[in-house]
Amino acid sequence: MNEVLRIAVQKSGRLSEDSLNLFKECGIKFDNGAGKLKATSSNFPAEFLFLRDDDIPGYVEDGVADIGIVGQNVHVETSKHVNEVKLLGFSKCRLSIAIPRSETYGSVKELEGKSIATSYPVILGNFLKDNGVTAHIHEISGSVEIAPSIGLAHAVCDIVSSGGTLLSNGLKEVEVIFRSEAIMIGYPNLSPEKQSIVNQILFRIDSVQRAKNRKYVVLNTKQENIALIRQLLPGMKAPSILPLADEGWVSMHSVIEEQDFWQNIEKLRDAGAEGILVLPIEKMIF
Ligand SMILES: Nc1ncnc2c1ncn2[C@@H]1O[C@H](COP(=O)(O)OP(=O)(O)OP(=O)(O)O)[C@@H](O)[C@H]1O
Ligand SMILES: O=P(O)(O)OC[C@H]1O[C@H](OP(=O)(O)OP(=O)(O)O)[C@H](O)[C@@H]1O
Ligand SMILES: [Mg+2]
Repeated sequence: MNEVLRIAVQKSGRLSEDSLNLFKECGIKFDNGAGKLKATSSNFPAEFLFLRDDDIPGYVEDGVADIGIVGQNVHVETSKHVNEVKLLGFSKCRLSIAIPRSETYGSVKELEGKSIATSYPVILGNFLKDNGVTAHIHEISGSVEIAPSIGLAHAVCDIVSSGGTLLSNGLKEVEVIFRSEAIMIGYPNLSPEKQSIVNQILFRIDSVQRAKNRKYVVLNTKQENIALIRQLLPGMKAPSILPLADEGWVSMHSVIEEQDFWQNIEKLRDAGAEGILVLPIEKMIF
C-alpha cells in the first residue's frame, strides 16, 4: 500500500509561515489556499492538516497526524506522549513572568501568595514548585498581558520575543522561565513506510539548513597568496583553484560558514584576495 504521511501545521499564527516554507524549500508542493484545512502534496507522499497549534500534540499522540510542528512551549505544556524529532530553529521566544513596570522586584520569593495569569499553567506551576513558591495560577487562553491592568492578576506569565507587547501594556519582564523554538514532533509508533517518508523529509531539511549557514565564495588572487588564503577559507574540503587568463593569477572557490567569512574578510583582503564574490547555496547534499 502506498502510505501518505499526515503532517500537522499551525493554520495561522507565529509558526505557520516558517513551517510551510520549510516544506516548500524541501521541494514538497501543496496548495494552502485561504480557508483550506487539508491539502495533499502533488509531488510527495504527504498530506497537510492546518490546525490550532494547541491541538497538534494531541493529534500526534493519537496518530491522527504522523508528525507536527509546534513550539517547545506548547509541546512541554501539553505533555503528550510524542517523539521529539527535530528542533527547527525558528519561532524562537521565551516564556517569562512580568509585573507592572511601577513595581519593584527583588526575587522570585516576592511572587509568594500573588496571582499570575497565564496560558501555561504546567510550565509555570513547575517553575514555582522548583522555587518553593506558592502562587495562584489564573489560567486564561489569550490576551494575557492585559490581566494586571484590569485587576485580574498581579503578574503574568506569557510569551516574549521583542518585548514590545509587555512594553505597550506597562509591564516589565522579571523572570525568564522557559526558552522555546519550533520543534517537529512525531507519533511514536510509525509504520516502517511512514518512518521512511519522515527520514526523507529530515534528509531534505538537513540539506536546506546546511546550505543556509554556508556561502559559496569565489575570489581572485596571485598564485603566491594561495597558501595564506587557504588558511583563511576553511572549506568543505580543499578549495578549487582555477588558472585565470592573466599569467600568475588564479581564481579560488570554496564553501564556507558565513560567520567565518565575515570574521576573515579584512584578513582575506590583506592576504591579497580581490574581486570577492559571496553566493547563496540552495541545497547542500553530503
Ligand atoms: N512573538 C513571538 N515571536 C516568536 N515566536 C513566537 C511569538 N509568539 C509566539 N511564538 C511561538 O509560536 C507559537 C504560536 O504562537 P501564536 O501566537 O501563533 O499561537 P496561538 O495564538 O496560540 O495560535 P493558534 O490560533 O494556532 O492557537 C507559540 O506557541 C510560540 O512557540
Ligand atoms: O514580545 P513580542 O515581540 O511583543 O511578542 C510577544 C507576543 O507575541 C505573541 O502574541 P501574538 O502577537 O502572536 O498574538 P496572539 O496573542 O493573538 O497569539 C505572544 O502571545 C505575545 O503576546
Ligand atoms: Mg494556540
